[in-house]
Amino acid sequence: MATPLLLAEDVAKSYGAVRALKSVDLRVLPGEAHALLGANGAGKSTFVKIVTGVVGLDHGSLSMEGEPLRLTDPQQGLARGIASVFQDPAMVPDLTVAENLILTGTPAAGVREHLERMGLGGLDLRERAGDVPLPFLRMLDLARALTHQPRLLILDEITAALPKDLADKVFAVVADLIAQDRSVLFISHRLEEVIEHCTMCTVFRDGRTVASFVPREGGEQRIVATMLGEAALATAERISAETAAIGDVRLSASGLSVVPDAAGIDLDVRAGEVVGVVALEGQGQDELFAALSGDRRPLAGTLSVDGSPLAARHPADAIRRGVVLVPADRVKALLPQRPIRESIALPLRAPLRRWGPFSMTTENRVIDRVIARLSIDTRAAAQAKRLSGGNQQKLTIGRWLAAGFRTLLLFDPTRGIDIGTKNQIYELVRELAADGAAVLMYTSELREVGLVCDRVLVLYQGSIVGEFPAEVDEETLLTAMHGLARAGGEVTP
Ligand SMILES: Nc1ncnc2c1ncn2[C@@H]1O[C@H](COP(=O)(O)OP(=O)(O)OP(=O)(O)O)[C@@H](O)[C@H]1O
Repeated sequence: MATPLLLAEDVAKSYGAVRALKSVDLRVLPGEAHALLGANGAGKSTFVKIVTGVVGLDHGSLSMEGEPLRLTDPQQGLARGIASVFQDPAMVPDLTVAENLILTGTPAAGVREHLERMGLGGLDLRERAGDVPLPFLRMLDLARALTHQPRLLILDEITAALPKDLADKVFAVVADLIAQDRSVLFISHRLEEVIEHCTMCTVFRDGRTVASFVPREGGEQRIVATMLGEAALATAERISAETAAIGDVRLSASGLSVVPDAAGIDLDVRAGEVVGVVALEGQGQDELFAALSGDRRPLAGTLSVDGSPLAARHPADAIRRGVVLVPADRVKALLPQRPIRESIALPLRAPLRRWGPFSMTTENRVIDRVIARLSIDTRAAAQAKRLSGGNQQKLTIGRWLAAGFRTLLLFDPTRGIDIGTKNQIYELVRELAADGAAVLMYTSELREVGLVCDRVLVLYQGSIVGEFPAEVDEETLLTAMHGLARAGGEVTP
């Protein structure tokens, strides 16, 4: 058998009282796209941090091409040929991308070259990192990692929140590396991607390795059963909660222009319905949700909530009218240094009107309910930033469940969330709609349209170019997302 590129044996790691890894083994061969799978909190990111030298291990051993691997900082990892792209790219938001690259000692020319190879030569490195949408930051981070010519490239949920066009570019990079006998350790909660692009997978459950197998053999069912063990859930099916009676228009936009030179957007979201929004990256989805949630003034057009105009200057103006946003950037939404209960309690304490069926009296009871409802892993509850990525994402949803709302704007709500919890979130969204909420949900995962939405709008260059029923097939959606079927939408009233 070939010498493994990376071999981990009986690796354990605790953070204080939290046993993040109890005993994991992993064998990555040269020229392999190897998926690392597991439910939220299973220990995947912790393992990656150990392999890249960000944190040390307590027990066990690592080796690379037969030589012991004992890293005490990420620079040593890079020197050994291990580069990584993490879930949340660490860039200083007030500096330009180029300045950020200088901070990490990365030559901008190399980054530019890799961006061009990926067809992203148009990205401007002089932009403030804080103004670059998260998907492009991830692609920049990938280009940065590639400048190190890694033998092992670790991609920790890079595709979470990446629309199809950018995800495809990532897979082209993976294929290219494999062809050069380099290896990729790929973490993703999108199992179709794993089945399509990875030749091997290893599953962690509760800090232990439970199995390694070829993902195509047994498919999604086998992966889910291995990941979740006894608690195995059937793979996602359309949530069958009774469809709510569609009620009055809750949120309405008329002639709304959010990017320059685009035709105005007209849309209505009614009580009881879940309206999906899909788009390739950079088609105005960030701006649309920012405008609807009061975080940014539209360039033109008007908004109304429950029939009366809303001219929000600040998200608080929208929140007061019952319109709340679960944003793409969870760090913005949470209090990273504070206990997780405070993140949930924050909107409860704000002097806002309470809405809907979730307004309860005692804060603690509400918080406990939210934690249970979303199965938030509270082992590291002392600081929200210590939660695993998926559990942080659940927290961003949980805070609004506690406070209540009438219109819910969800921006890629299941990013980084494991398949078991994804199903719970789909159910929750349907239940909220059945209780009379109006929901507008942008998703980068097209199959979610069929799983949770009643209808879907396609955004292209800042305009809505199509509207389809939820049963639409992915090919039709993709065609519209590329702006190729301007009048092709079957419009449902
Ligand atoms: N700095 C830290 N301090 C305390 N606990 C931590 C810290 N970092 C991670 N943990 C805990 O270790 C456990 C494993 O987390 P890890 O991030 O490795 O999971 P994961 O498999 O990557 O999950 P996800 O799919 O949600 O990203 C979790 O319970 C997490 O809260």
